[in-house]
Amino acid sequence: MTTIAVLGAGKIGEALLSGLLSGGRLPEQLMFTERYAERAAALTKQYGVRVVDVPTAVRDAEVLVVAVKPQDIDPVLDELAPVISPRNLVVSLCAGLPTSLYERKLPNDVPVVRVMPNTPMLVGQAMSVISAGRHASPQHLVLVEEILGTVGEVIRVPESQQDAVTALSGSGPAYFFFLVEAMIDAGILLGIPRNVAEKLIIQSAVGAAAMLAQTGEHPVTLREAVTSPAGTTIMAIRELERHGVRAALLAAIEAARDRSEELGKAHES
Ligand SMILES: NC(=O)C1=CN([C@@H]2O[C@H](COP(=O)(O)OP(=O)(O)OC[C@H]3O[C@@H](n4cnc5c(N)ncnc54)[C@H](OP(=O)(O)O)[C@@H]3O)[C@@H](O)[C@H]2O)C=CC1
Ligand SMILES: O=C(O)[C@@H]1CCC=N1
Repeated sequence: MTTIAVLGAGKIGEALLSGLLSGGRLPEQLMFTERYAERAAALTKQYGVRVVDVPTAVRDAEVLVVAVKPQDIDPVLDELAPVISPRNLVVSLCAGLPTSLYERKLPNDVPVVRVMPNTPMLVGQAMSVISAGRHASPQHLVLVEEILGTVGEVIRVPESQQDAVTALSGSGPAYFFFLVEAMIDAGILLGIPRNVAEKLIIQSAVGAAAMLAQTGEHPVTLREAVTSPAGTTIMAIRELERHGVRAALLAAIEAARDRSEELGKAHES
């Protein structure tokens, strides 16, 4: 089985390690790099996966998953450039960073696949969206689909759509968490104990997500089925529309897309 090194084991890097282990990969097939010895030791203790330096990752792993913040990419590219070979496949999870950045900074036509995952990877429910760079073959895409398929759903898009994808599904879980948080607050406002409000709202979110995933019905149809004539739901919907929640979501997701583009532009030269 393919050996995978995660370069930068923060939130998404750890989610990937954890998800791959839960999906059946062995600790010996995984490794990670990490700046702080204390965090490295904690991760090794928790997952049984070894911490390595970049040359070891390049030597021992076919797939190098870059999971540092976009702002931290330059030192990683500097470390990779002298040691990387075309037998390595670079899989970038970094928001905004185009495959052309890696192709420009790394030698030997190294293949690169750009991926936008999301944190539900931690529970095997990621949405990962992949795009091939210039030197990535169909086999490389299949390999990335196989790896990420063990931690959720995977689809391919042209790389030109990745900034929009980042705003939709990359950041998407945060919008749902924000909504849940606000709805729990509404429960508090109405005098419901916090633990009860949390139970009501989280199970409603889980149930609504399951209906969306399992029924194949359009969200509008599902919402209409909850919205009785002159009932309670339509009163709430009127307030949501009056406060511009739909327009706020459109503007929010557009702003996230713009930020992803900006992160890429910062590395153009
Ligand atoms: N969080 C998310 O929901 C998603 C994130 N992403 C992308 O994933 C990437 C990581 O995000 P996230 O996990 O949230 O960020 P984190 O800051 O949690 O993780 C990045 C990790 O990389 C480490 N790191 C930085 N530089 C190096 C280096 N030179 N060598 C080894 N390790 C290094 C950081 O260490 P230190 O803490 O010491 O700086 C940190 O542990 C980003 O590019 C982001 O765009 C993509 C989709 C979703
Ligand atoms: O907020 C961010 O920049 C990262 C990318 C997508 C989700 N989190």
